Amino acid sequence: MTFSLRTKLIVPLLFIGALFAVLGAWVLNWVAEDHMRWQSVERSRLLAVAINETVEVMSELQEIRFAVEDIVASEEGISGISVVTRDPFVIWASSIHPGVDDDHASQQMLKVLMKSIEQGTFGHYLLPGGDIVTFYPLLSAGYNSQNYRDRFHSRVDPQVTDQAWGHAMAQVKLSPDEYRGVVYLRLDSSAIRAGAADIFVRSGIILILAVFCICVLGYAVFHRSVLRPIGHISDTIQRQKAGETATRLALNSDDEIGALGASFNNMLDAISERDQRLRTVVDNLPVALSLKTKDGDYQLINDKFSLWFSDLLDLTRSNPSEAQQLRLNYETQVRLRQTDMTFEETIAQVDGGYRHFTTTIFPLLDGSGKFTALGSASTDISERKAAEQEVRMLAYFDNLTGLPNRSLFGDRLQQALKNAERNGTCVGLLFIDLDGFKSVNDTLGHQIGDLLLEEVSLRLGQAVRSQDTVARMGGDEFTVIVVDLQADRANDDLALIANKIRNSVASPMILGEHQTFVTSSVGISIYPENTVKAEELIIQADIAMYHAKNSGRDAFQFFQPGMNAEMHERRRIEDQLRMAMENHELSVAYQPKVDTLTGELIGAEALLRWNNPLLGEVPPLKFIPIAEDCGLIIPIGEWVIETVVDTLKLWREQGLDMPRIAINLSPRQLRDQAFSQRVQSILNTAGLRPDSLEFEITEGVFLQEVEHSQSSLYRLRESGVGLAIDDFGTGFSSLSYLKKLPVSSVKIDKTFVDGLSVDPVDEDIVSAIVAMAHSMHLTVVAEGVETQEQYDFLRKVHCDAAQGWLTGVPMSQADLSDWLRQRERHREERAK
Ligand SMILES: Nc1nc2c(ncn2[C@@H]2O[C@H](COP(=O)(O)O[C@H]3[C@@H](O)[C@H](n4cnc5c(=O)[nH]c(N)nc54)O[C@@H]3COP(=O)(O)O)[C@@H](O)[C@H]2O)c(=O)[nH]1
Repeated sequence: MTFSLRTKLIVPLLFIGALFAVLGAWVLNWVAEDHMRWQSVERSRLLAVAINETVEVMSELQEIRFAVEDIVASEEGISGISVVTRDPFVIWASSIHPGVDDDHASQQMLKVLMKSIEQGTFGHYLLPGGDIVTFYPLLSAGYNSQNYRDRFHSRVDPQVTDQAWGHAMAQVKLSPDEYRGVVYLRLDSSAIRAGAADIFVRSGIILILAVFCICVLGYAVFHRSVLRPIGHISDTIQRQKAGETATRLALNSDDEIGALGASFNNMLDAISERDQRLRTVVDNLPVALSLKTKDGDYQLINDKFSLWFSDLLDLTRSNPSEAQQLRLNYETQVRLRQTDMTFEETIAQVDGGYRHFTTTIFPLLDGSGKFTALGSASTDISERKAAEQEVRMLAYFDNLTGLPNRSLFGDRLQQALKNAERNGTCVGLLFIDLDGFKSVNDTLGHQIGDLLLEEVSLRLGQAVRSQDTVARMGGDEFTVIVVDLQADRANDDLALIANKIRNSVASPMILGEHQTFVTSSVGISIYPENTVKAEELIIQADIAMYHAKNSGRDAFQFFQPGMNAEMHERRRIEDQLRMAMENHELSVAYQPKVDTLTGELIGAEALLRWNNPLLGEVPPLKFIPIAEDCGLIIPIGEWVIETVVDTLKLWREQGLDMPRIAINLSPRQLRDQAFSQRVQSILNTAGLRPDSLEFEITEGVFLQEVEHSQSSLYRLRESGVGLAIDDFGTGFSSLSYLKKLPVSSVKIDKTFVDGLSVDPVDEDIVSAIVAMAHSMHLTVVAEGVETQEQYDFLRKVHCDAAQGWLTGVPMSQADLSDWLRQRERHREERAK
């Protein structure tokens, strides 16, 4: 049981007060009785003196009696008076004194009285009942009662003490001549007690009042100087606990309590300063901290917590937010387990963004291990998360387009195949390669090329469903994994998707200031129809894509088993071609072009030849597209130009007449911005005029590349080099278009020449081409002329020149040299 300080003070005070009161009463009673006794003794003496003096003046006892009786009365409490004289011996007893015979004490008293008269011993005696008896001498005449009174009053050793009768309070011994009788006075104890009681009551009240006042005063002083300051201290502590840290004690006294208050305030200042420092440290920590009471109310949060976790602090919602719910779950677990837990959380920020945190929630226990509060510490890991995301993006996503890269594509494909196996569905893999992308990249620059790739990736994403995966494999190659296909309609669905992709890619694009377009070639393989292995599925889609490309581009192809062999063949050619130049396997053949009217040589066409030890003679139509695809056409094309120029130079040096040689150009060479410069440099080095060379570009390539290659074509033309449109009539070029091109001649395609003297339509076409070209001041050459009829027709319609097996097959440099010499000889002979 605990008692307050107030109770602890009041109870002892009451006890001490009561003790004081009891002791005081006892002492008071004793003092009052003693006082009353002696006062009675004094009165008895005074009465005796008065009797003495009365006796001295008057001899009539009766008168004395009356006088004494009058004096005795009741007020003074004298219950009995007797006067006994020796000579004459008279005994007088007062009327109110009880008869001596009845009272044993009185008998005793009488003995003492007689003894007192005989021995001259007088005094005051306290009887056992409390009465006081006085034997006062009735003095002899002439004795000064004043003198006697002084002696009587002085105390002597009691001569008479009788336990049974009484106790002598004071005695005096007189010589026989000094007294002549005795005055006997008896004081009633009740009167003494009444007097004492009166004193006791009156003094007792004063005493109690005094004790009470002392207690009250003591309490008031104690309350003011101890209890009230302690109350202030307690109150201040409570307010401090409630967070009113600025509260201080208002104790102004100079005593120990004042000193205690000052020390307490100093301690609070020190705590406050320490708290402030701690708070500054806590607020500047890069960690969000919080403390929750066991009731779940926030007790403390630092600056970072209020900045980052406003979402958690928002209690206005009817339902807790996801982040709040997550916290509550962990807090509940920490309460139950009484151990700390660490987890990651994402918190919405005021600016609309999100931050990621690693948070540890820990229980706070008191000394006895009882749970008292919940603490939390959160570290901002947003940057780490972003870096991880960045790393993930770099590892799994294409930097430019944001599409899954080859690595993630591999994972997704594996996953798609597993799901398909489980669900009994099919997966389609589309391998997409852009046609003409390299042209955009080379001519408009890489920035535009990048924009194009981004645009294509967007279009691909829009062309497929969200569950399908679009990935970039690198360069201008993309893949699409199409999932959840049903076996019976997989082919139809994939054909639809491939067409959608093709059309989407082919629509014109505005890239920066340029409008351009590319097409796409799409190869398709199907799981499990073609294979169940992911790697094989990719290779098959890739092979199918090459087929689509070779079949004329802007098309899609399903993989077919036979394609594998073609693919391997293609790879073999590419591998061998890479070493062809080094191994001197390449050569140039020259096919003459003759004037149809005069039969004179007007030039020749350079035709590339490749003789490989493994593959044998490889036709240009087989290896040139591969060289174009893998980029080998650039060094090979340059080698052809150098070889042709060297040959021309040699023939000139040998005095052989070769007016001009035409070289076939691939679109890739055209897109090279430095191409025309390199050509001029080669010609300059060889000391040949620019019009010694002519470049043949097919009509299709002309149309496809004219946008990108225009500047290159113009530069070539301006330098004086001739430009011819090869395979003219197959590319649907319009006349107005032709007018704009910087060409010097057109070559009628062999298909029209084949029809001469067979198909009147072809004849009409050839006639029209010749007329039209001439109207534009272009020279017209017919290629593939094999018969005299064809030749004759061409001459009839004024086609300028003919090229074909009729006039001359493609020949090696040496053979053509001989051929030239032979012709020279013939001419000389004719001239003779
Ligand atoms: N970019 C480059 N392309 C080149 C180069 N060398 C050749 N080529 C291209 O290869 C295509 C095939 O050439 P080729 O197999 O040499 O065939 C040429 C002639 O041999 C052939 N020809 C010529 N006369 C006749 C004939 O009367 N009948 C007949 N059946 N064929 C004949 O025609 C080809 C020449 O065609 P063209 O170029 O259109 O004049 C070829 O198309 C070249 O483009 C090269 O170095 N670079």
